[in-house]
Amino acid sequence: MMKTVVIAIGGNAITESSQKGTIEEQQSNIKRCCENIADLIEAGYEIILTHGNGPQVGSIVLQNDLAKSVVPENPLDVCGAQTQGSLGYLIAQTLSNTLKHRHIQKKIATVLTQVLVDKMDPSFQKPTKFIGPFFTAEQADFLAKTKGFEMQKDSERGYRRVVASPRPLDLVEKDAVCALLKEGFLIITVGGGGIPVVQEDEELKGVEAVIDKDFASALVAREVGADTLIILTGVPKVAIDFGKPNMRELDEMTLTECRAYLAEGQFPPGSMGPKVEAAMEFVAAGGSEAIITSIENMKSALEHRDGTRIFAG
Ligand SMILES: Nc1ncnc2c1ncn2[C@@H]1O[C@H](COP(=O)(O)OP(=O)(O)O)[C@@H](O)[C@H]1O
Ligand SMILES: NC(=O)OP(=O)(O)O
Repeated sequence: MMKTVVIAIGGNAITESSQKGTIEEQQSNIKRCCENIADLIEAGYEIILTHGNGPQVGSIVLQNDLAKSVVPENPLDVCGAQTQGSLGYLIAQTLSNTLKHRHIQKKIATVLTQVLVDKMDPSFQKPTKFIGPFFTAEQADFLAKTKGFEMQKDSERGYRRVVASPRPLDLVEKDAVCALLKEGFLIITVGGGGIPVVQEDEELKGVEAVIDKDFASALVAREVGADTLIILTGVPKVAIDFGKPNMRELDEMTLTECRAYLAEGQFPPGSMGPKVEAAMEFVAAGGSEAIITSIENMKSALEHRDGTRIFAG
């Protein structure tokens, strides 16, 4: 029986923290990802793709800010929609070229996806989602004072701007997603976690936020009844005491172990925290397993030879 796998590509896997984020760099990282996805398609897996946008949406916001004396700034939901377009385009084109070279027949479509959130979500008062480039402590202090940006330390990698990140509740384009899957398309959906919208007086309305794509991907995986959720990021495995001399990488975690490590503060909010929580949500809802790993390791991780596997227990 063919297994359905939702693969979530991290924004920091598309633009690595050491890179500037040029289109060439993004294309090259996406290309590596697509070669690995092609391996999985050849091995018989049914794939659904999702992606993050933290670095990319942050760059668009900065571009807007720098040009605002000449052209009007766009709100964050529109900037997020722009990243669904640009990254969806790059992924769809690169994957299509990769599959063609390998003589694999597959129809590909990017679905612009709005995701419903609650306007009372507590994250509107307490931003946690990292966007844009990494800054030094001095630069972060300067940006906070001059621009009013809220800046926080992102693991050991530097300081970044944080914005609200409400929990995804529902996929507005769910019917389109299901119809395309039924027609045999490989779809790219909930890019950047989806465009955040709230329901107001029977109408949808965009809000200033960036949804965590790991939670949105877990929602997609549940909605389509996927077997496995793979979350691709910048590290091959989840670690305990990350970045410390006594760091220990984990091959697997049960839900009970995940809960204990989360309570110890091993997985920071805004980076590894939402990945582990999204993995837990998917498994707790009946998914057979979730895997957190890097692009290169996705096939070996599916064969339980790499990555960190999260399963019920
Ligand atoms: N306990 C941990 N184990 C592994 N990586 C961690 C841990 N805590 C923080 N990190 C950092 O979190 C990063 C993943 O978060 P992030 O880069 O924000 O995700 P994304 O790839 O979705 O953009 C890892 O690459 C690593 O640098
Ligand atoms: N939207 C989002 O979760 O982006 P990252 O994958 O870059 O964190």
